Amino acid sequence: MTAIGIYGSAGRMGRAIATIAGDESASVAGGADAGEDPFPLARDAEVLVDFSTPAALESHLAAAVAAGTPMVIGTTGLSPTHHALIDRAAESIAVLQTGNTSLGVTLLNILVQEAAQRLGPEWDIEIVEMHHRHKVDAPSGTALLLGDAAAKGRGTTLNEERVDGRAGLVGARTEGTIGFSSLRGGTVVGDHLVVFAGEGERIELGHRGEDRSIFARGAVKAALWLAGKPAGRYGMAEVLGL
Ligand SMILES: NC(=O)c1ccc[n+]([C@@H]2O[C@H](COP(=O)([O-])OP(=O)(O)OC[C@H]3O[C@@H](n4cnc5c(N)ncnc54)[C@H](O)[C@@H]3O)[C@@H](O)[C@H]2O)c1
Ligand SMILES: O=C(O)C1=N[C@H](C(=O)O)CCC1
Repeated sequence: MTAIGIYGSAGRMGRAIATIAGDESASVAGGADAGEDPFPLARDAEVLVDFSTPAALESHLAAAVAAGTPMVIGTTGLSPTHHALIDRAAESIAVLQTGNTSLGVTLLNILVQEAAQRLGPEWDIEIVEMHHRHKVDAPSGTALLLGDAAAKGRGTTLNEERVDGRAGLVGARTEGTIGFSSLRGGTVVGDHLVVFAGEGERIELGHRGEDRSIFARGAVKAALWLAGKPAGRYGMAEVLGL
């Protein structure tokens, strides 16, 4: 059995991962939450999962690198600086970072890239997401992941295309951009809709998370897959063989 260490162990995802680990033939080496030293856990675990907060990522990566322990990063709301830290860590340990560990969204990502490529830049792309009232980041990590896939399909990058839609659009749409709209409320686990809007017709590709266990199961699968892998950055599609 592979022993998983959980950063953010007292949170919604940390608790869901601890509950599901046994079903996937993994054990829990322990957890660390706010105010706790991340280094002992990194030494005790064979692989780490981080579902905590962006502010904690730097210390979690430092602990993982010092112990030589691979890490799955599910925390969202990451900045370009965080991504640079992840790239640096991946020079010495195996790291898998993703905004969504579910099977459904991993497949949706592939479909969105394909649709964007086949439809071309004449079709506007808008991404709508809704999450529970406690979620602090927007757009969601999944929305950004899907935006990346759509941009890749068009042969561009999201940075060139991004419209940060939290406050909604003011004025007409900017041609060629990818728009984001975020809704927050209630107990919604995670809904995403990618709208391709053309002349006189629309295509909508979406995913609705009904239970947080879909993310927890994917995170444990990713952790088991990552344990023992050489240094580098990996993705969920590789884990799930898609
Ligand atoms: N990638 C995915 O599939 C996926 C799925 C669900 C949630 N998430 C992301 O995971 C993160 C956590 O989500 P959640 O719903 O469990 O949130 P949450 O607020 O319930 O849990 C976060 C936990 O992190 C803890 N924490 C804060 N600072 C810490 C530190 N320095 N060290 C260790 N722990 C610390 C908090 O005390 C809390 O217990 C969010 O960024 C969320 O967007 C990702
Ligand atoms: O509950 C959350 O927070 C979620 N975060 C991820 C995101 O930002 O996309 C995945 C869905 C649930």
